Amino acid sequence: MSVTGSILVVDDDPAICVVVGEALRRQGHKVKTASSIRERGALIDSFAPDVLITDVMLPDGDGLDGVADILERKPGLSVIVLSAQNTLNTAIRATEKGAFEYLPKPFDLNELARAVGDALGTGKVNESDGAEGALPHDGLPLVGRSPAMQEVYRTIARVLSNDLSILVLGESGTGKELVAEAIHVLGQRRTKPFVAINMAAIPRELIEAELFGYEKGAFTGASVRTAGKFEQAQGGTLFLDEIGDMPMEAQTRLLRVLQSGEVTTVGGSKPVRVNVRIIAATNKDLPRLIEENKFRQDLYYRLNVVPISLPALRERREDVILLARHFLDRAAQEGLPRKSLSDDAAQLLMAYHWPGNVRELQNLMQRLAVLSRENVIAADVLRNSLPLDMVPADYAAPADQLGQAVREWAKRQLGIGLGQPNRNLHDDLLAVIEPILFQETLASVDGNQIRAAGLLGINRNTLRKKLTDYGLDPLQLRIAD
Ligand SMILES: Nc1ncnc2c1ncn2[C@@H]1O[C@H](COP(=O)(O)OP(=O)(O)OP(=O)(O)O)[C@@H](O)[C@H]1O
Repeated sequence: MSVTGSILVVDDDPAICVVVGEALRRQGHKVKTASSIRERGALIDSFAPDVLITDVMLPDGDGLDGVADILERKPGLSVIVLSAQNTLNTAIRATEKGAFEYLPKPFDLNELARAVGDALGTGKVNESDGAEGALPHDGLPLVGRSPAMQEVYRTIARVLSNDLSILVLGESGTGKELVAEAIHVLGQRRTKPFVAINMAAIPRELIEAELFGYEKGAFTGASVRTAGKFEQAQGGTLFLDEIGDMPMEAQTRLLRVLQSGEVTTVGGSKPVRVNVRIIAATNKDLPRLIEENKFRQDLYYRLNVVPISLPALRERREDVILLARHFLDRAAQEGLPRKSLSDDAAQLLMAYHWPGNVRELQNLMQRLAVLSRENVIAADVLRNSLPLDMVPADYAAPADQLGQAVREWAKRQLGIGLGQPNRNLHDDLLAVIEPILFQETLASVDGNQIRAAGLLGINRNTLRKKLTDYGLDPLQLRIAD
């Protein structure tokens, strides 16, 4: 049987409080709701909840401010943070304040129920221990709000206050090095060096000398003792890129260093103690390399303590436009002409396959910032910059597709209706397209009718009436913001 408890839900949107409250009550929890930081404070004392579920943007301030104080007063409380801001920054702040879990909006009710169950079942786990001091949150480089990136942010936030080895996996150009840098810059070792070495970029016979250093005279051309990357990274982070390309002999030596915490230079005999955090990355299938005897299994286990998988850009298309605009903004900040994307160009970017992932998108945006003559980048200019065979053959601008669909629909209806002088064609068409438009708009603002009405440019009451007329229940559309 699952554990039940008392839960305080804090959100200024009554719809969230109702939906979440009802769902939790159905599972046997005692639930109270609040809509502001002030009400939250009062209920924490009078209701004494086991779990606090709180939004970040509240009418009287930032819902994360004060969480650390609450936890100091109520050490047994578990805090689950909900946020529509969905950035790495929010995930890290929530974790730093001692939140048990962070759920980006729109969230799934089952996921919330699971988080509540975990909080009640396992007792409080304070992830913030050791993550002291102000972190440099501004200007965080990782862009993306897709669920897959949210998962990445949550994992990053969890490894900042420890030294666990990380293995970052993903195709080339997905941002593996950027993730490694973010972990270093935001973690406890940020005042010490971040040193990167790419196994695929160094001749095989030089890898050991590069990693571990060498003594004077160790080989032809070794004219002075040279520290390796391990020593250079002392106290900081060593990023081992393309680890799947490391030769077997170097792997054996690396494993020995990781086990002993000591490095011996090539040609040297006196070991030097090193204290570095290891972050490795690869776009190769390491388990397959292990089967083929090209990668050591024991080294794999040593490196893969916390895996972070970066999905290919084509698997998180919702991030494409955000990233494209980010790169255009950056180009403008660097002094290039400020460019924006036409709607059709944006749609084409979303349809493209992105074999080179974020790096390819970044290069393309930089190129267009320089080369495009117009301030608004049009779809045909973009199409000329993309490899033809990669643009889906049936791609047509969405507005053209819609116009074509309406034309065919009208022709068919007029054909069917020949001889009937009175038809409600106009209403019939609206009944086809309006429900879709309303559902999509509401989903994009997490069910918030005021914001949906604003986007649609119609009155909220009109929207509500039309939803009722079409038999659409707004509460079932999506959890509200
Ligand atoms: N989420 C992101 N937000 C902003 N910029 C990103 C993001 N992901 C990647 N980039 C940018 O894309 C480029 C490629 O990223 P990065 O070098 O980290 O990829 P990688 O996976 O390490 O590639 P490789 O496997 O080829 O070494 C970099 O310039 C990086 O700054």
